[in-house]
Amino acid sequence: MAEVILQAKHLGISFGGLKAVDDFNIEIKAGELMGLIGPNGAGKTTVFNLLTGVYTPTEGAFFLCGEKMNGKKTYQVVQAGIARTFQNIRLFKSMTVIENVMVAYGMSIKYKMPGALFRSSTYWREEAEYREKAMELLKIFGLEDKADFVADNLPYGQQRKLEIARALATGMKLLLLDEPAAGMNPTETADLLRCINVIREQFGIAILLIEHDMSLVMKICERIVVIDYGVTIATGLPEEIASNQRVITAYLGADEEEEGA
Ligand SMILES: Nc1ncnc2c1ncn2[C@@H]1O[C@H](COP(=O)(O)OP(=O)(O)OP(=O)(O)O)[C@@H](O)[C@H]1O
Repeated sequence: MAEVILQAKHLGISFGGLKAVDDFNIEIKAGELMGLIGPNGAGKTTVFNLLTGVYTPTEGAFFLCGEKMNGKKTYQVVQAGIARTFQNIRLFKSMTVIENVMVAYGMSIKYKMPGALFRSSTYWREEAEYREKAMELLKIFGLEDKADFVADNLPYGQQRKLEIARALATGMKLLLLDEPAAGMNPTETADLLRCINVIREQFGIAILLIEHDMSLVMKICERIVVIDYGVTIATGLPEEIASNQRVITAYLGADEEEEGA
């Protein structure tokens, strides 16, 4: 049976009087892709912020491969194996495509300062190793011919893919994708879908995906968790979620409010 990568038990956080996330429970296994959906302001990003050490839970706990992660700083969470992409792309824009990925390898293998300063043989060996590994990743994402382009000059869809490639290079076990298809055209979305499937097959990592594109969520997620006002209102297979009355009402309610606004 596949290893449980992420487990959250009764996870919650309050800001003043507001419970942004309440009693959140989840279990994701290696190679599994779980969707996290809900109307605007439901608490999805807050869940990601809890899982990445941006916020400390005020209730409950979460575990990565059995290790308790509460209270760890973001860099410790990354070192433990949780990586994340953001709604707005955050790349090292003035660096080249391959450098963006190599930096992430450097985080997992660690540059040693004296070697970097004096350009020792170890430094050059590690440098070549990162470059080779980075190139392999870029190939998976169809970005190998863009390796020496400045990241900021890539089209939007490719910047998104590069962000995911960089996250993979941190050697993570759990990948948190925050609206990866936002702003993409249908061709870019289809390409992203292909990449996500390759990642799961080749790397066997667990993925938690926030996405507003319902057709994408329904197509690729094995299971889906739905939250509304910080509370989990449904968990299940895509077809169960699509026909769940509470979920339909939560989304329709949100639409009506937006129309009336
Ligand atoms: N640091 C904070 N301080 C106070 N309130 C916060 C904080 N972070 C989030 N919230 C509140 O928590 C609730 C959930 O917000 P969150 O951004 O997680 O929703 P979301 O589901 O990601 O929304 P969207 O789909 O619009 O991105 C909102 O009411 C938000 O105002």
